[in-house]
Amino acid sequence: MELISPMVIIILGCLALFLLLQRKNLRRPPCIKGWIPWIGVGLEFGKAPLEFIEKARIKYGPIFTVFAMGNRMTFVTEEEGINVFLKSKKVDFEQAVQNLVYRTASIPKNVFLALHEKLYIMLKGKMGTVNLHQFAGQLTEELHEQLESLGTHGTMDLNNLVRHLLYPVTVNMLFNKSLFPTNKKKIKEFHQHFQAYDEDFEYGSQLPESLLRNWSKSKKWLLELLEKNIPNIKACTSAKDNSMALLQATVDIVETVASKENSPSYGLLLLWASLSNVIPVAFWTLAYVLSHPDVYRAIVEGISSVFGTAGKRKIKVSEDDLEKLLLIKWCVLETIRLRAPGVITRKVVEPVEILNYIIPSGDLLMLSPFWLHRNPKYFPEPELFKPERWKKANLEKHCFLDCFMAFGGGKFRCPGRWFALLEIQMCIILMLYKYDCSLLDPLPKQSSLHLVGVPQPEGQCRIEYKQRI
Ligand code: HEM
Repeated sequence: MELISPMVIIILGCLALFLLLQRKNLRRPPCIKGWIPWIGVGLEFGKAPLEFIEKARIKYGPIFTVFAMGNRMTFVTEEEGINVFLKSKKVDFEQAVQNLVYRTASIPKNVFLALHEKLYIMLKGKMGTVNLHQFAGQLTEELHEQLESLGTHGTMDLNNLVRHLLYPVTVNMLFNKSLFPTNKKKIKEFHQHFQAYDEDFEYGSQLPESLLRNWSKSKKWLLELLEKNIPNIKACTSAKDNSMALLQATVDIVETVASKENSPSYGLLLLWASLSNVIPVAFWTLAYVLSHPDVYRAIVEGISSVFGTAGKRKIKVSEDDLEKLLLIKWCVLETIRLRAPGVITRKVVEPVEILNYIIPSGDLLMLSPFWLHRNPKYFPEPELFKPERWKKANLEKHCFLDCFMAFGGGKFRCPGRWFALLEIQMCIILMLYKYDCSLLDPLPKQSSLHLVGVPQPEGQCRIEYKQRI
């Protein structure tokens, strides 16, 4: 018998290996990778990421990978992928966000991993539904104080008006009264620096600080503000000064497990988490309500039936009152559905199978609440603002509608969601109780530049307000 030459064996071996790799690749989801090494389709993706994702879903189906800036991002859009995203032990939240946390708040990865779960449990407890009643009184007072400064009438950009109300209210509620500046010049600086930090947060999470000088300056300004105030925050133990003392509890944990130097960084992260979504959601809710006259009328009638018609009294809003004003809660939730974060993310830590594809470890698994909320299978007539669709949700049991993912999901779902809903409802009630409002501009489009968090409006939208008498 003739022996097979070593050359043939090598060729056959290579062929087998090639077929095996091909087979493996075939089992991976379709990958949109462009032709530029490392950058991949980063430039096209970065221009309008939300649109890119939807076009890719239509072209490639329910699961696909986008290669951009050295990252493989695999998007899931249907049930099977969503279940894996939310429940599988092969995907991980902490691994997915540790780089972002390092770049945006200078928290070293080892510190983040050592502290994350402890801090999450504390935040979830303090802002959970059981403790919510503790916020109501102070929230009403803080909001009245800020509304006072709006005077009897005026015209303003709605986004600025919401910032003017909710920056100090949120900081005073969750941090400490001493943190938010009180003189005009410093308040202006806070607005400028927080806005700059928030606006480029997503770039800051990916690019070196040396390329983002203004962003880096604002980050430093905010860190210094926190650093200066942490001794005051630590000294404040009185429940009257700040019943929840969220930052104080955070600092306690950080200093016990890691070190003092990390406290301002955690303060910055908490500041960003507590303001970056609440402000645009309050903006969009007011804008949606005011541009739907029937809804606006029904809300004002509801408020009058609970608190009377005049707008001058400093009303107190209890949890019972909120139950009577369910339409406002539906409007907030419907707004969040329509203006949900572009993506949430997990890291694949072990190869995982979805829809007969294998997603390799190292991939970022991405889910887009924004697009999920536009799937007519889950939300009929998805583009319409229909607060009444929330009638079906069991809100008494604190359940949202199926596939509502604006607060994330699984083990590390947003711990501030109940506080956020309460704050925004109260803000709408007090604003519409006190003032007759109208929009002077049409409802703006949303900016399509960012994927992280609730989208901002594109361009201005002015509101005119007059005290009700
Ligand atoms: C309407 C307003 C808000 C929206 C839409 C929102 C949305 C989200 C989302 C999507 C996540 C990621 C969850 C995941 O990946 O599964 C998150 C995380 C988080 N949110 Fe919110 N959020 C809001 C308000 C707040 C507020 C008021 C706070 C107060 C401090 C807060 C604190 C946090 C924190 C600390 C995390 C990180 C949790 C972790 O590290 O495990 N959020 N939020």
